[in-house]
Amino acid sequence: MAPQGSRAPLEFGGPLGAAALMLLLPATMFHLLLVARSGPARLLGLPPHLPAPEALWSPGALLLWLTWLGLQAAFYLLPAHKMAEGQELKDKSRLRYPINGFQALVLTALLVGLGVSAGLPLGMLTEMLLPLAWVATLTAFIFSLLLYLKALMAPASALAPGGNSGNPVYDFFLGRELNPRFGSFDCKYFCELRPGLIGWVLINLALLVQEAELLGSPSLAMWLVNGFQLLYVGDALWHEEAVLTTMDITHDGFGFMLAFGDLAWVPFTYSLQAQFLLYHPQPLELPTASVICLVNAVGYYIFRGANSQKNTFRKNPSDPRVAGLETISTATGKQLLVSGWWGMVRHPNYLGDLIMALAWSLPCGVSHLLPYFYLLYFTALLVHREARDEQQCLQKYGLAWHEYCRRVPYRIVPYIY
Ligand SMILES: NC(=O)C1=CN([C@@H]2O[C@H](COP(=O)(O)OP(=O)(O)OC[C@H]3O[C@@H](n4cnc5c(N)ncnc54)[C@H](OP(=O)(O)O)[C@@H]3O)[C@@H](O)[C@H]2O)C=CC1
Ligand SMILES: CC(C)CCC[C@@H](C)[C@H]1CC=C2C3=C(CC[C@@]21C)[C@@]1(C)CC[C@H](O)C[C@@H]1CC3
Repeated sequence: MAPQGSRAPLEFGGPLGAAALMLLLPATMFHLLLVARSGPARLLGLPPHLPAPEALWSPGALLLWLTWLGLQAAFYLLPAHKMAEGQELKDKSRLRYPINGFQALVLTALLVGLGVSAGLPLGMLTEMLLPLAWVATLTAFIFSLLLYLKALMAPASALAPGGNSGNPVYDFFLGRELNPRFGSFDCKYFCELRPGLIGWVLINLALLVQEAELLGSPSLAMWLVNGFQLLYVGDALWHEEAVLTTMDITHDGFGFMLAFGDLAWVPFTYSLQAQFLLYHPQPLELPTASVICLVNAVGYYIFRGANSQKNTFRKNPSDPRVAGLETISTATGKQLLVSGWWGMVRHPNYLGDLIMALAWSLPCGVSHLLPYFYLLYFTALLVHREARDEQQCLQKYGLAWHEYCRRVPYRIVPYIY
């Protein structure tokens, strides 16, 4: 049996905060799905009507959702061109992960392409978003419960540092086991990148197809939103190995927060701009579109440049692309970059990500606040995430981290924050 009541400081407002988030997050997701299709499309304020139970529950949606999860699981199990090793665990072992996420994206695209050419009405998916979001939420609850129970039998070395306070609500939310696996199937790694992220671009595509059916052709705004977000998801899957060093994989347990976030929140909330555009078409002139493309390109350049620089450095500090950069030594033997992107601010990748988030909302015009929800939520998420990472780095690197903060005083936005 795993020990209860470890002394890791409670995050997310403790058990009360966790309970509130478990209600608030699904409620926000349904609110957004409902207001996006309403006339006024008001972010703040009640949706015009609450859905009838039959609008939420559909056996067809359940079947589609389970087929989707099964399909992505099958793609995950296909032979991978590369197996990567994760970070060292408490028991000094390292887990192995298949690097075939991009392959899963391509195979999904081929399958969907075949389906559409055979007459599959992809646009109909947009009519099923509510019941799909409902089954995704139920799945996240049931899955988190099973994971919680599974963790009762896990050895202490398999538990996450955070989600083992002894309070069942808090631990259910944060997740008790760090890397729950069935055989070689890693539940958290699978969920983090596949069903949700690929589902997000598929929903976007369905919204584009539906718009084309309604208006004769997709709008320029819809093309931009689809293109930008496809680039983002394609990039994440192309650089899949990098996710193995994120705090979600190395630090957080797999509980409701990540299960709901990965399976429901990402596909149904991150597609909000495309949902908004389907019901509220926005005119977009070519010059404005070009400026928005430039904003996205600048964001992507910073995001990719910063992430690649750190990943290259962490893999091989003598790599000629990073060997000339200034560093600080730490007591762990690892070094911290203090020039290049990581000398500009302490989280240049977040800055790039936020600039892209702005570019995803701009095609929706400025008449509504709703499509800017992602930018607002994401700012809050990254500010909170930055503070959590800061705490973890302080624990890992102590004085060297203080020195880094002295040399690079701004966190995300130069001279501002
Ligand atoms: N769209 C979305 O919803 C989300 C997107 N993201 C994106 O995912 C990506 C990964 O984010 P995340 O995992 O939060 O964080 P990072 O990729 O920024 O990783 C933080 C880690 O990088 C290392 N590090 C920090 N500073 C330095 C330095 N100066 N030199 C070398 N290494 C350093 C430390 O780990 P160590 O020293 O142990 O290597 C630190 O813990 C980001 O691009 C982020 O924008 C993240 C969350 C949500
Ligand atoms: C629902 C809650 C508010 C919190 C949910 C958080 C999750 C949605 C995010 C936690 C970390 C994530 C990462 C990504 C997507 C969102 C979640 C799962 C990426 C895969 C996005 C693409 C990037 O290139 C890598 C990211 C890693 C972290």
